[in-house]
Amino acid sequence: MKQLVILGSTGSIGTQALDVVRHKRDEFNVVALSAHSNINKLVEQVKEFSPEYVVIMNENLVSELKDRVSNIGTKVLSGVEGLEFISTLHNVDIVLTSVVGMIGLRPTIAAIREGKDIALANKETLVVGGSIIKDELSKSKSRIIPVDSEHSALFQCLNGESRSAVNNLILTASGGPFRGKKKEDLTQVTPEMALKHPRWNMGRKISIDSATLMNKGLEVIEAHYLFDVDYDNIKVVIHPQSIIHSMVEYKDGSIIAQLSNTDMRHPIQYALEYPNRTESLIGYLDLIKYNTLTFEEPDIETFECLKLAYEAGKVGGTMPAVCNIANEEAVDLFLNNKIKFLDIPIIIKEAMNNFKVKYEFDLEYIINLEKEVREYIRNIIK
Ligand SMILES: NC(=O)C1=CN([C@@H]2O[C@H](COP(=O)(O)OP(=O)(O)OC[C@H]3O[C@@H](n4cnc5c(N)ncnc54)[C@H](OP(=O)(O)O)[C@@H]3O)[C@@H](O)[C@H]2O)C=CC1
Ligand SMILES: CC(=O)[C@@H](O)[C@H](O)COP(=O)(O)O
Ligand SMILES: [Mn+2]
Repeated sequence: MKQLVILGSTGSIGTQALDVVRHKRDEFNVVALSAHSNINKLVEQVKEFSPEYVVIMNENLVSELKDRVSNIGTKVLSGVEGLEFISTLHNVDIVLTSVVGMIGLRPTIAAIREGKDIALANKETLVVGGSIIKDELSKSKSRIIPVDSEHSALFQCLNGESRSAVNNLILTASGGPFRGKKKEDLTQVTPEMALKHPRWNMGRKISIDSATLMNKGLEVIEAHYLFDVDYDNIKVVIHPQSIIHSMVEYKDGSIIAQLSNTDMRHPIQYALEYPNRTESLIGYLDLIKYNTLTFEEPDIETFECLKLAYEAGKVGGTMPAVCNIANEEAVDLFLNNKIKFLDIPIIIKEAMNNFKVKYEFDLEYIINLEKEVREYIRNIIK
């Protein structure tokens, strides 16, 4: 039985992961869960899965949560220290990182230092701290098994193959809700419009990232750190059906693709069960139904965020972190109606131009950088 911790159990990935566990009770035991503020959902999960610990980030909710779970015996913690504590418990085998944003960085590093396997959904963590995480991994027995659908696909397509035989990684992108639009069509976009993803039902932040194509940009950087492939050999292709989750093109001209229904429970199950494969929760793909799979070039002039992420990745050092932090702040501002949709790449570009790149840095440096970049952006939009 694998002993499992879920960071961000009340979100889109977290709840789907618990659905996998619900159907695979003989494979997993839930040791700890965490949420930011969704106390009702968390209490429901505690009642169903009886974890030893829960973490609630919002400190104002700690005493209410304690009252509500005291009869079950679950202990309540708070803060990022709480996330680090549950990620390093001695009896834990695997930590699913499904919080949103770079808050995942510290618990992920703590878990790697204790030799835990990481099922990684939280891509921002790898984008801001890719080199730190790789360094920690080199000193640990931990493995990262990707949950992000594209990276799960790449991981599966690379299985057993020699890395030197790879020509290109090809990430597929749905194109988001504004595929085919030009900048002049996007001046009046509201958060509600941008949140309507055509294929996936996801959290708010990643849905906006998909609409700007920053999600794909973050995924390019994520792929670079996960698979050690140069940016020139990581391509993006728009595939509106979201059935092929990504592909690897080999030097001999073969392309190996991973296909499955558009349901995150597949890559979640794959990561949690790895290296085993058991019966699907999501049904088998009906190839006749999806008899037309199409591909297009991404429009990086309209969806500039993808271009900016490639630039940040190629510059390296702290630039991917600046790009990600600026994006997190800009998406927050957009969701709160403080800036327009088309301001998102402008703000990111400003931040990338303003912050000097550093090539030697540690975790503390990244944590301070977050404060500085967020403050810089709040000042420019005043
Ligand atoms: N959803 C998807 O299909 C996919 C998501 N991902 C990645 O997975 C991660 C999670 O995405 P998703 O599940 O959609 O996001 P959601 O917004 O649905 O869920 C986020 C989770 O993190 C918690 N949380 C939010 N803010 C904080 C914080 N500051 N500190 C600690 N916990 C916090 C939330 O708690 P609460 O509910 O209380 O707010 C919730 O449990 C993201 O990095 C995303 O890019 C990757 C591929 C696909
Ligand atoms: C499900 C998943 O992995 C998301 O990251 C998804 O890929 C988002 O869709 P886009 O391809 O539109 O970014
Ligand atoms: Mn993805």
